[in-house]
Amino acid sequence: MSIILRFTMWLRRELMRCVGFVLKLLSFNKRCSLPRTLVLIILLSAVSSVIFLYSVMDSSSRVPRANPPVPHIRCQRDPMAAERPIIGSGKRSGEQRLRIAHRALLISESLNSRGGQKIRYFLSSLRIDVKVEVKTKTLPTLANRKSGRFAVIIFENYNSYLDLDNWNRQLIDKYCHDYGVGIIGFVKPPDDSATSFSHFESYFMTFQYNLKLEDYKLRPDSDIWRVTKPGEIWKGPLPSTWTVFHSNHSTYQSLAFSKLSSSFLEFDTGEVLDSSFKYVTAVYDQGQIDGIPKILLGCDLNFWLHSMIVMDALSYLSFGKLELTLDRFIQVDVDDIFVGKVGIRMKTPDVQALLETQQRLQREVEGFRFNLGFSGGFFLSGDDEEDKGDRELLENRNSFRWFSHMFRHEQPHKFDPAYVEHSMMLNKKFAEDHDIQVYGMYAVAPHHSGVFPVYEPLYTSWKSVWGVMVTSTEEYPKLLPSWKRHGFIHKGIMVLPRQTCGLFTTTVFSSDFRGGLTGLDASIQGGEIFQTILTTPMSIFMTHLSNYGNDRLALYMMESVVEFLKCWTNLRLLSLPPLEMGFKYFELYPQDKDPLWTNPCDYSRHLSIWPANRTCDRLPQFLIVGPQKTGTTALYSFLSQHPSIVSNHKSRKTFEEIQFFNTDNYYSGLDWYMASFPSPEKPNMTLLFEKSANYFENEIVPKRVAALLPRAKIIVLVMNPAKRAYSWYQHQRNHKDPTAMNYTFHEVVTANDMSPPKLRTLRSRCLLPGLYAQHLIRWLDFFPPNQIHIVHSDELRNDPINVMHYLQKFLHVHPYMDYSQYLRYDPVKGFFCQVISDKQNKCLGKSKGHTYPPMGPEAEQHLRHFYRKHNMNLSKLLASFNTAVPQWLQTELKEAVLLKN
Ligand SMILES: Nc1ncnc2c1ncn2[C@@H]1O[C@H](COP(=O)(O)OS(=O)(=O)O)[C@@H](OP(=O)(O)O)[C@H]1O
Repeated sequence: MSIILRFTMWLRRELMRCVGFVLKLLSFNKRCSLPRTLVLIILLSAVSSVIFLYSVMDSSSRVPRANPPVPHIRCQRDPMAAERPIIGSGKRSGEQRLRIAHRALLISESLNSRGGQKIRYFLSSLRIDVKVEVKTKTLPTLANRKSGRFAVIIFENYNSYLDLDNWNRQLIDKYCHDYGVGIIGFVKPPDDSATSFSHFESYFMTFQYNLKLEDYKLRPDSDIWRVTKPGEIWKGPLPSTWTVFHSNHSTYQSLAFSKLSSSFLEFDTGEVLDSSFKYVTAVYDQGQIDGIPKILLGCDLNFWLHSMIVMDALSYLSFGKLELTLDRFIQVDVDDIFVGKVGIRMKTPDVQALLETQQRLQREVEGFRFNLGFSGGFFLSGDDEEDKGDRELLENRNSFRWFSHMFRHEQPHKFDPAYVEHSMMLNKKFAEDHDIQVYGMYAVAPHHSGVFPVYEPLYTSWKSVWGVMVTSTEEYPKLLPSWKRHGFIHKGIMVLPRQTCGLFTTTVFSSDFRGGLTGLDASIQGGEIFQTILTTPMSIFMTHLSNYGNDRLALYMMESVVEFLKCWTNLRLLSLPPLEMGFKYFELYPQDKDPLWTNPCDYSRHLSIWPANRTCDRLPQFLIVGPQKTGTTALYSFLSQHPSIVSNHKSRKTFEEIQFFNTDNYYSGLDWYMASFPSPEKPNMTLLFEKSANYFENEIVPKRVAALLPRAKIIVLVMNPAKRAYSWYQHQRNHKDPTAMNYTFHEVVTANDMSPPKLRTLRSRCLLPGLYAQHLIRWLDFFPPNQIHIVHSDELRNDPINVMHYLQKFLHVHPYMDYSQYLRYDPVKGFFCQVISDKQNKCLGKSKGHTYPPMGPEAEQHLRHFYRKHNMNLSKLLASFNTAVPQWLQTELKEAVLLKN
């Protein structure tokens, strides 16, 4: 139906265009009146017949408007349930919680097993850190000194726990005893025979496998239930095949029950139909037999109720360590309330339905209000009925919360800053003219444009026109997978993650939804939208004008899912104005505040909402990351001599260093970083680079670099760390650092916890960059070894021509440059310098390679000891970089061996 409607509208539009076009033609051809009259007659008769056709279709075959589905979910609302206290982990929480990390260990069947992946994604959506280990591999370290590394151990297949070899079994059991940690296991059949059983004598338990079941209910009185609210019965066949549990031992508390599927009975077993819930599908082993609490489930996470049971099991078995709040904040944005084609916009009854649903939702979701986004340019752009709908919205303007878009719903990234601001001002004027009280602290950009990847003028205009403090998007860090979406803060504006509810501008009627109304019901009843709210403390849903007229699917969906959540969960549904939502979000996830910039050119969706004049050609292909005092400036200047290698613009404050990834410059954003580089004339032939010598030891830098420049090559310089520390100390004295001036080098490196804070800080800054192995390992978490090149500083100082030879090979730079022609030893400077002419060299400034007294033997001895272990680790690590062990390290190693003997 909707296709016919759309086709008719298209035809009408096209005809109007043709009329305009022909009239234009005719007006130019004034001398030829006969053909003009003829064409006019033909045209008018064509138009009138099409209009006739359209009017017939309009009255007879257009989709009837008011037939929206009515929410039908009603729950038992067991009166006892309200009385029952939610216990969950509360009873068991205590000191033990402090001894375990916020992480789960998952033993999976294989590297990419489906069940394992599903559990992993589920845990990640709950933001639970998970270590995945394949069952055949050796177990990871379970405890660090006195703290447990895992709060719960999960077996994708519980049989893998039962089949563990003695050694590993003892390790796991001991860990569980020592830390009070429990096990969650999914019990899977060893084969697919319909009558197979396993009996475990020592556990007083029998598993019966491969049953087809139907209907499902939960034990009403278990202490485990927290999110889960028992009392309802899930009707109908259950997915997949099941394992059920048989035992009379008091350690087992049955958690869930089901019936044998009637079809299965008839065809497979021939058993007499038993309609009672006698099949136990989930069980809590209280640990009376082996001291380890366990929760076992007879099927994987494919059954929707298992998500809730697993959430409660995680919380219960971890003393609340892996517990998620019961509060669920929900925000529904109608984006954009006036933007929609004629024929699918809201009419007066739709507005009434919106108001009524809002009132009902307010009873279930504390503080609920629909947020209406508006682009004034589209007000009254429907047919008569729809324009009445627009007016009805304004009549009821104070019942809703209004937020702003661009006036004409244009994507900001396509316009210059002045226009972006102008468009927002027009929308503001529209709001003033129509007496709309706008909630200016929240705004949304059409098609996410400009929010991420950030278009700075959007943020600037938002702040200056509206005082925006919070927005939302689906695009950070990427659209998919949706459970990875996070928030961030940029230039004081909180960007919240938006969730997907499956309704889009095109979802006008229930038949447009994937699977029709049945599909929508499935999403509500345990499916996608239910799971989203279940696992996400804060859900912001974007819906559209077309979901509120027509079949009013948004109203149906929201009311139904709220009712379903009330039936099956103890979740507290709440809503807040967007600003408070923002504060709440970053209170829950303070670690999200920092943005993580990614490369827009690596993702087509991002590229499509990034200004056309931006180019990724202004991002570096390699970085010199330090550490300080290892010869980074010399290397920087040698590389800059190459015709195809171009460095960043110099900074007034930090000279040749940009210091983007390790300082507040990072918060200036991607535009700022790209503006630090020249636009290369021949991007394909040019390698851009930057050197910032503090990148190496900074914890956050490798992650940030990998996010933005995943293919960048990384250059690290190493030298004897004791000498590096001494050079750094002398550098500080040269710059008249008061602490360095007040203390000897020996005093600095031997400072301890009792020393004055400034001295301790200087000591850390002096010594920590020299822990090379520790820092390199962090870089290796984000970059493969073949992307990292180690330069030995001594070689750079003594034989830079060779170093430059290997570096050119590593960087694949063209043309090859014979540096023997461009570098020459300067006897006055005592270093290699750039050749300017036959007689003239250009050396680095006074601060590089200046003279100072040699290091005292006491400090040298102290540092040798301090760095010994780290140097040994470095020697092992260097093997992965295919580089020789330098002379100084060989000497250190020999001494270490001598001391050992
Ligand atoms: N060709 C050439 N010219 C000058 N200096 C050279 C050269 N090659 C290596 N070096 C050594 O580089 C040391 C300074 O290192 P950095 O440039 O990394 O220092 S900084 O972190 O940027 O301040 C500097 O350390 P100090 O001698 O302690 O000043 C030099 O030893």
